[in-house]
Amino acid sequence: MITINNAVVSYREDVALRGVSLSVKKGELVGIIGPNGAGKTTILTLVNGLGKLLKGQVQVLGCMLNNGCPSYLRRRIGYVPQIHNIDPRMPVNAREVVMMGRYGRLGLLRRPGILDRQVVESLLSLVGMSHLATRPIGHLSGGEQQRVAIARALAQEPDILLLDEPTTGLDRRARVEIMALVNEIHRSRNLTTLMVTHELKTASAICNRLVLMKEGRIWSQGKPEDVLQEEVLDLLYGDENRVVNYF
Ligand SMILES: Nc1ncnc2c1ncn2[C@@H]1O[C@H](COP(=O)(O)OP(=O)(O)OP(=O)(O)O)[C@@H](O)[C@H]1O
Repeated sequence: MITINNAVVSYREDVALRGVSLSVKKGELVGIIGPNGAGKTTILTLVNGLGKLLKGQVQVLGCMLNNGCPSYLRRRIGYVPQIHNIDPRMPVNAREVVMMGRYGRLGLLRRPGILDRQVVESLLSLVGMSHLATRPIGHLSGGEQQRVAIARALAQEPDILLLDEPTTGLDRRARVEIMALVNEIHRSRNLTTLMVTHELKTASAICNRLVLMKEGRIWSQGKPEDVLQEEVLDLLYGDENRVVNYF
């Protein structure tokens, strides 16, 4: 489904990935963990066809992405970016945001039809947001905005779901709920899911595999119970270990 081979990515003087190889099989839920600046988000951008490779290859859904991602393929990859502060004056409501996710399939000039509206309503229901569908996006809580962002990514009916720290800034209860939702969606919609997260405990409960990254390299990977040893976490995070949600 996804094969990254010896990828090197740099942003001017910063080298974000220093020769990363990673394969993800159909149906896997893979968690990418590691300290800030490890290169986790950069892996997601490569799979989404937005990254610039200095070296190496990326193959997604049978297509080589070295020269960007063709739009028919982009539609098969749902991306939930990290949410930053949304301007409360933003004049779109939750339902409209989810519909925006449909435009990749519709094309910009086609108007949404009954089927599109049905898809949007069923996604709002799936993520538990039907009752807040008409509320402006900037007036929702962080957890609610995250639910809307997940529904938006699913609106294009992707095969691959990429999530970048979907629980950042949320309280404990909302973090647990979002991780449970990710798990449910992954399984019920037969997705292949790649998620960057700092939720080590919940991630180890729901992911088939964890990939530990540091300084642009894959440090270790495997079943959560095999890789999440306390001494590995100490090495991986150093002092930062205290701020990740594990123990
Ligand atoms: N657009 C950019 N321009 C310049 N440097 C960048 C850019 N994006 C990322 N970098 C750098 O590349 C490195 C890897 O960044 P990346 O965002 O992939 O890490 P990360 O593991 O996702 O970090 P975080 O947990 O903080 O989100 C960092 O040193 C970062 O400063």
